Amino acid sequence: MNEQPVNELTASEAASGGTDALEVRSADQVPHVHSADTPSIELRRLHRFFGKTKAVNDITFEVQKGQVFGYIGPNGAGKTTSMRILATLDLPSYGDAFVDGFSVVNDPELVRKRLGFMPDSFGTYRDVNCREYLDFFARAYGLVGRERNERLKWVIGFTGTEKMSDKPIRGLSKGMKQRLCLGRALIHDPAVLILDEPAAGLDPRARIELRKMIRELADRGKTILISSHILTELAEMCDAVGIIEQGQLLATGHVDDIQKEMQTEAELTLRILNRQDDLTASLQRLQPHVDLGSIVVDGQLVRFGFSGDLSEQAAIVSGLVAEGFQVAEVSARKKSLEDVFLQVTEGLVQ
Ligand SMILES: Nc1ncnc2c1ncn2[C@@H]1O[C@H](COP(=O)(O)OP(=O)(O)OP(=O)(O)O)[C@@H](O)[C@H]1O
Repeated sequence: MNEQPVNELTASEAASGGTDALEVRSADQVPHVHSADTPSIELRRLHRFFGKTKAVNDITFEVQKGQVFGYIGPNGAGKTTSMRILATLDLPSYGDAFVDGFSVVNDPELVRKRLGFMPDSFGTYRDVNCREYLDFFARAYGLVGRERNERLKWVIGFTGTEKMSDKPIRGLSKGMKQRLCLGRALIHDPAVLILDEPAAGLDPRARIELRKMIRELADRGKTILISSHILTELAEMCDAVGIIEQGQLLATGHVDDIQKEMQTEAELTLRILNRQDDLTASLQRLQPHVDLGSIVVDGQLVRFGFSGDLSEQAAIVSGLVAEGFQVAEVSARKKSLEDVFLQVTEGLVQ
């Protein structure tokens, strides 16, 4: 696959924050090869600038068929902007994005056929009922006759909105609205789903149900890009995640791998019943796995960063006991996913 970007951004534009005029230049269009291993979603050197704001600043990643990819970042990170470009609702300032190998810049119609988008806000369709709402979108996608009816039936069944079918949208709970919105994204049976913060504002039960639906869709072969600003919310259901902040991808890969990579250090806490004043000096003798700068003695408790394995942990305890310390408790705390997220991102808002 040719790695050349489709659109060119001059060095001076890049330095000045680019253009805001959606000036898309598809000069040397790259012929895209469709093969079995064409990624279902690909962002390639994607940029989107709004004046000086670099909402999306050179993002590249791929999502393979059938994968659930979590797109995670704090508010204002650039998630919605990149998803809107994938959904062909906006254009890149530079770079391109592909769905099943089709460019959002050059083949938006082909992209739309293959993609269902669930935006982060519902829109205003207050006076129609759920069935009418889904039927409207089915027609918009060109579904007719029996095919449309069957599709409607499947979507209503899958999203569990049967009982709501005749209710006006204005009377729906947030959870039911989200189901309906997912139904709308699914109505034309797209291969790829883009879900922008679908769990925001849902209660715990609705979140679990949404998670189940998403996993089931992936098991049926759909490729799903789902955003959130909460890593733990997505970690369980995603095959891979990308962490984005200030328009840039800071880490990408399997959740476990990212966690392992960041897990250079855990925190060890010991309860020592005697000689607390001598502890720091003794721990310094027992290094190298103790982070000396992190030692905090608080009454009977001593805490420190520790990067060794279990046998090295045991060696510290037996070393302290051999020096006459009464070690009453030992506990090790690994970094949680939230700690990892906070470590990767700096909480920068633009
Ligand atoms: N149409 C626009 N005009 C100007 N600035 C915009 C526009 N759309 C987005 N931005 C800016 O681009 C940056 C990224 O916004 P975006 O909505 O993509 O972030 P996000 O990660 O989806 O955040 P959130 O979690 O809050 O939805 C923000 O600084 C935002 O203010």
